Amino acid sequence: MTSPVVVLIGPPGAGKSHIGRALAEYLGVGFRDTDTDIERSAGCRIAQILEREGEAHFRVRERRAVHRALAGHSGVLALGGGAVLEEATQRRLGRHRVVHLAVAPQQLAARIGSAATRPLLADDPEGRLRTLLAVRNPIYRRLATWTVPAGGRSHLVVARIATLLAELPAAHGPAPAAARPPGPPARSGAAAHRGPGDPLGREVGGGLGRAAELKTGDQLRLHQPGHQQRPPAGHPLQQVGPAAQHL
Ligand SMILES: Nc1ncnc2c1ncn2[C@@H]1O[C@H](COP(=O)(O)OP(=O)(O)O)[C@@H](O)[C@H]1O
Ligand SMILES: O=C(O)C1=C[C@@H](OP(=O)(O)O)[C@@H](O)[C@H](O)C1
Ligand SMILES: [Mg+2]
Repeated sequence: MTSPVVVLIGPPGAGKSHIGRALAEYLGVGFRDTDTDIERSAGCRIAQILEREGEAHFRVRERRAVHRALAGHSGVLALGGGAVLEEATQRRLGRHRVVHLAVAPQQLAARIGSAATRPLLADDPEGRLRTLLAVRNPIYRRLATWTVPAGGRSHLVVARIATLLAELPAAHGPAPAAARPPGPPARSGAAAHRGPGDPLGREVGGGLGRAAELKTGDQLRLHQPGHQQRPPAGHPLQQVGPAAQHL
């Protein structure tokens, strides 16, 4: 049994696939995208599965692909934007380091363009994204170890995530060597940023959805909000720095 270095979640167009691939390269680990796994096993594109079988059947395929990848991939794992809707997946994500990539709806829509490959957003991508975000943002935030603003340049988003990974040891073994930046530890501003610069205009990265505490060995115990909302005193994740403005 293995475990991903990090799992990327967030809405369509947030950059889970794009940033995930770049992050994996930066860290020197493998990259896996559950949408690609689904397409391989179905022998056709996601858009075709959605059109032929409907969303409910697609979610069943997706759940299987996600659970397989969570248990069998040791690098960076990107999920499809709707994978977090499944309760069984939500439970499993509680055992992993999860990064929620947060991007404002207008920017998501601009990245997605005509949405030809995303039938769930057809006709009115920005309107559909807003509806979808209203339902999913609370879920993304609740499941996230960190919410990272991802509207900025790719290499800055990658560097931010790598810094966060270096600060919090993984549930199964240490962070990859490349995730430990040289020199003094960077501050975790982007992950703990709250304020007018935030692309959703509200609680993007306003603290941890879950705080982490090291238990026996390298087992990582994650607390749900309500039990402990902040990292231990002095932990670097408590620090708020200016870096968020650059993402
Ligand atoms: N930080 C970024 N800067 C510029 N373009 C980006 C960035 N992140 C993603 N993109 C682009 O946005 C589009 C959607 O990205 P993608 O990785 O497919 O999103 P997701 O997998 O979250 O749906 C792609 O064309 C990708 O190249
Ligand atoms: O948000 C969603 O419901 C979906 C997102 C897509 O993946 P990306 O988020 O990688 O675009 C893909 O899984 C499918 O079109 C459904
Ligand atoms: Mg993707």
